[in-house]
Amino acid sequence: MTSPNPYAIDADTLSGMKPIRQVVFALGSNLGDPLSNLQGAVSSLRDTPDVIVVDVSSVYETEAVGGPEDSPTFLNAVVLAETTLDEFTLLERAQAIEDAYGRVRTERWGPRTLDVDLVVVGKVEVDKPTLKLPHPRAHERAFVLVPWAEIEPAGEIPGHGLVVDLLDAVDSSGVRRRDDLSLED
Ligand SMILES: Nc1ncnc2c1ncn2[C@@H]1O[C@H](COP(=O)(O)OP(=O)(O)OP(=O)(O)O)[C@@H](O)[C@H]1O
Ligand SMILES: Nc1nc2c(c(=O)[nH]1)N=C(CO)CN2
Repeated sequence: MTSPNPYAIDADTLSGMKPIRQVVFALGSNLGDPLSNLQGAVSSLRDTPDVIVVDVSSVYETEAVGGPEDSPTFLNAVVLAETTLDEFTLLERAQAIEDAYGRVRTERWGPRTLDVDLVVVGKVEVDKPTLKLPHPRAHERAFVLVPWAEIEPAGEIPGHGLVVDLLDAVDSSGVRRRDDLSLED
């Protein structure tokens, strides 16, 4: 008689296992102390159970896209993570982090202390008022594509293509890397 395999996973355990997916977060801030807001966002993401931060881009100073004429310049960055959390739980977490940094939801594209957007969650597609995935405007935003391409040149937005190819089609002249600033501890 063969002895039972000590490493065997029973069917119930297997069916309860959640897939690990890559998530790309886009961070932005142009009010208060933008660098400290972005640093706080990264450390809050690192502190999130079931989220493993894999890479963090440099900090970029970027001209405001849309919004009021006199909108201050932004600091932007991108964070790559792996997670077993589903996309709605990730959105709740992103919004809780925004709220913790004093985000007040006012005018669309207006100045904000902290914006934490979900750009892609694996290959998941969602089209709900509260959540759209992939993020419907990320593919045309140099302030997302430039930092993302820095840390993941092979990155892809399902339905749109490779980040490096999308970058060719956007004007990135308003996006400057700030090597004097860092989001790492
Ligand atoms: N992929 C996504 N990531 C974050 N929020 C999303 C996403 N898809 C839809 N939303 C919804 O969009 C709402 C408005 O988000 P937010 O205030 O960050 O928009 P915005 O930053 O002004 O503009 P934009 O959506 O163009 O970045 C949120 O309350 C959220 O429910
Ligand atoms: N440069 C820049 N412009 C923006 C940004 C941003 O993060 N950076 N976010 C917006 C709404 O999410 C609108 N415009």
